[in-house]
Amino acid sequence: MAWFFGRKKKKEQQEKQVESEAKVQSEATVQNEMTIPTEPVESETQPKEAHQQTIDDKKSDDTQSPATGVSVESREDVRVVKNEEIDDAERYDRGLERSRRSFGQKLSSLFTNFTGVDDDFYDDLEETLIEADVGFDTALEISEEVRDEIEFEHVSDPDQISQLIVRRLVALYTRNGSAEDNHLVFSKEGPTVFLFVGVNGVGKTTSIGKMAARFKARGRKVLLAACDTFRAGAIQQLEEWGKRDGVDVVAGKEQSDPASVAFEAVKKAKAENYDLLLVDTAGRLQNKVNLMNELDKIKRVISREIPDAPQETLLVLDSTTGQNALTQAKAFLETTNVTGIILTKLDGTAKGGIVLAIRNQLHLAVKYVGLGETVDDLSPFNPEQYVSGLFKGLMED
Ligand SMILES: Nc1nc2c(ncn2[C@@H]2O[C@H](COP(=O)(O)OP(=O)(O)OP(=O)(O)O)[C@@H](O)[C@H]2O)c(=O)[nH]1
Repeated sequence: MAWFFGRKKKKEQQEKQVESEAKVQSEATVQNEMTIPTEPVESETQPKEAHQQTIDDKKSDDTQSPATGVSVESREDVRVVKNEEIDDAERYDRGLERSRRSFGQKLSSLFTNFTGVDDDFYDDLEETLIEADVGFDTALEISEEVRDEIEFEHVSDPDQISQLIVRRLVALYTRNGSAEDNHLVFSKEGPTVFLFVGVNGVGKTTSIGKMAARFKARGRKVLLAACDTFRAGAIQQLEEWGKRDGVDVVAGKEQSDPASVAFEAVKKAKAENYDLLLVDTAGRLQNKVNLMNELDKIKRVISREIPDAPQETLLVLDSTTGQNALTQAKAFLETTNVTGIILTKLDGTAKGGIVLAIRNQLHLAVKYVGLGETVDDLSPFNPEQYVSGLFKGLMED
């Protein structure tokens, strides 16, 4: 019974913390966006018939043209893919070092005063998992599974228990990892459009810059659209990325209508045969109705010109904000048809468990992860490399 009340109290404390963090962030964002003029509300567009092709980012990205589906495989391409896989594994390894170190330390401190598997032990285990940001429900689920297995197998040795916990976590990550499709969707014909949404400072512009470099390196003709016309400096920031990556940017004046910038960009992408158009938008929250209308308007302008576009609406979340990122995601999902998540700044947090919480609570695929600040530090989400980055050294061979 004491065990149950301990859990309840923990959940209440956690919910309170998330609520107050969300409130602070929401207020700050809303404050920032107060001066944006309200756009006229237009009616919803009909759901469109999509003729989309799911491209395996690992295989097709390098063996097929997303625009034509024509095979462009060569020995050179295969070599590039192999090198990229190795590079991605290293990036995961490096980017998840903080989470790995922190979880390893917590796991060993769980056994410092170990006297046996009792209710206190399971309480501490749940706390360790919650601190890793796997989410409250997931922490309980893992703890229950560990309890069942310990009782069933009569395990009492701390090393064995530690391995059992890691094994359970790995199983949960890979199980959930394979449940969703991590691949980006590209159009069969004509330009593919990805729309980037998310609140201020989560890393939208940076992720666009990194993604543009990645696809340009694979021979794609990439165009960027600076539809964050609200924040001072946002247009310039994207233009700098354009210069650095050697890709074109369509930008309007500061405070100009973001939908008109989107329109110009889509027109250019069609007329000049770009493969990929990446659209940056202003940070926003769903409770600012005018801001959500603005996002709708951008989408409508895009799909009027290219009926299947945007092929992806990617919600960018900052992993360092922990559970608050989930609160933001839920707010966006209520009003926008999000197709996938880009989880940034995993290198800057010890709470790498957030991927699991996103999967278990939102049932939405994490498509890319930001693992550092350099242009190369954006990788397709790979559950195996992720797990290895999180638990390497803790897993038995
Ligand atoms: N360490 C690290 N920093 C990142 C990553 N992604 C983005 N950042 C940093 O996060 C900060 C904010 O990134 P921006 O791209 O400006 O964020 P934004 O969402 O476009 O912000 P607004 O334009 O204000 O809406 C920058 O200092 C980036 O360098 C990442 O994966 N790792």
